[in-house]
Amino acid sequence: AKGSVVTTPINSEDEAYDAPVSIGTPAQPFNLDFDTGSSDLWVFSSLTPSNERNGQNIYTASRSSTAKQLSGESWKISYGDGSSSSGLVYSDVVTIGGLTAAGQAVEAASRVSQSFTSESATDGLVGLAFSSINTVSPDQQTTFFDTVKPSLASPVFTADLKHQAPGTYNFGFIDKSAFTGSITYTPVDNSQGFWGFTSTGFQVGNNDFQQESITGIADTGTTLLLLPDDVVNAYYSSVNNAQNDQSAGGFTVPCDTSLPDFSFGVGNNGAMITIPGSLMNLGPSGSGNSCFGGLQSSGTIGTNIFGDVALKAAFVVFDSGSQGQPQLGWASK
Ligand SMILES: CC1CCN(C(=N)N)CC1
Ligand SMILES: CC1CCN(C(=N)N)CC1
Repeated sequence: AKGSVVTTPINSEDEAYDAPVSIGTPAQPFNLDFDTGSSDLWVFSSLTPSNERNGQNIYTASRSSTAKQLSGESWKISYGDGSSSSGLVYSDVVTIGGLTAAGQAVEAASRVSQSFTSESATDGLVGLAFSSINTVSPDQQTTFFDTVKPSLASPVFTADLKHQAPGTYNFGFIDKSAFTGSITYTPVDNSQGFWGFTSTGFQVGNNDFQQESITGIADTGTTLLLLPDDVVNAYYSSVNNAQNDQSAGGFTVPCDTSLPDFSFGVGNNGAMITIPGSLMNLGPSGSGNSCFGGLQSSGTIGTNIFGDVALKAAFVVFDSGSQGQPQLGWASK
C-alpha cells in the first residue's frame, strides 16, 4: 500500500505544517501537525474543556461506530517549547492520504496547554518519531507509521515541506519526481526515540566548508534550525547588523538584508543540503524593524534540531529499515 497527503504551512512564517486526517466511522475530519519529533497521535476531543478550545475540530468517540476505549490507558506529553496535553485513549480507524490504519491508538485530549488552544488551525498531532517514546501508559502504543508499516510497499515515509506552499508527506514509496540529483543516506541513531543523525559540518554562503560533527534530529515539528553556538555565531557574524536580541528570543537581522545561504553536510560522500538565504529570514521579530533568524542556538535543549527551516530545503526519506538499520535520506529539490 501507498499513501500521499498534502501538507500546508499554518501561517506566513511557516511556523508549522498541517495535513488532513480522517478518524472514525463516519469519518471525522482533522488538520493535524505531523511531527517527526514525537510519537503520539492526539486530537482535541469532546473531553477537552470548552475554555481550552478555540474552533478546533473535536473527536467524539461516541459518534464513531468503530471507536473502542482502551480502558485504563492514558497519555500525557510535554514538548520542547513548554506546551503540553494529556487525556484518554481509544482505538479507531485513521485514514491519511488514502492509507487506512484500523485499530490505531487515537489519544483524545482531556486538557491542552495555552499554545495549543491559541493555535486554532491545528487540531492535534501525528507523531512520526519511533514508537519507543509513545507516552500511552501502562501499555505503550504504536505510531500511525508503525501501525501501517506492514502494509507498505517499503517501510519508509518522506517529507517534502515547502516555503509558503503546499508540500507532501508520502508513505511507502519514494517519488523520484520530487527531488533533484541523488538521495544521500546516513545512519539513524534511534536510541532516544528520534530520527537522530550526525551532519558532517556546515558552510556559510560560499565560505570554506567547516568540518564539524553535528549530531541532531530531523524534526518536522520544530520550526527552526537549532545548532551549536559556534555554528550560529559563524553565520550571523557574516551578516551586517545582526544581533542576538534577548527580547526577540534570539538572533535578529535587518529585514531588508539579503542573507547568506547556509549548507550542512550529510552522509560520507560530501553531499550538502543548501538552505537559500531567503529562507533564513522568518519575518518580523516583534521587536523593532528586525526580522527573526531561522537559525538559532540549540543552547541547553540537549540536542541539535534540524527543523522546518532545514527540511524545507530538502526531500527527506525517513527509512525505518528497508536496508536493515533505520536511515535518513537527503536530497536537494
Ligand atoms: C527533542 C525535542 C524536539 C522537539 N519536539 C518535538 N518536535 N515534539 C520535542 C522533543
Ligand atoms: C512539536 C509541537 C511543539 C508544540 N506545539 C505547539 N506549541 N503548538 C506544536 C508542535
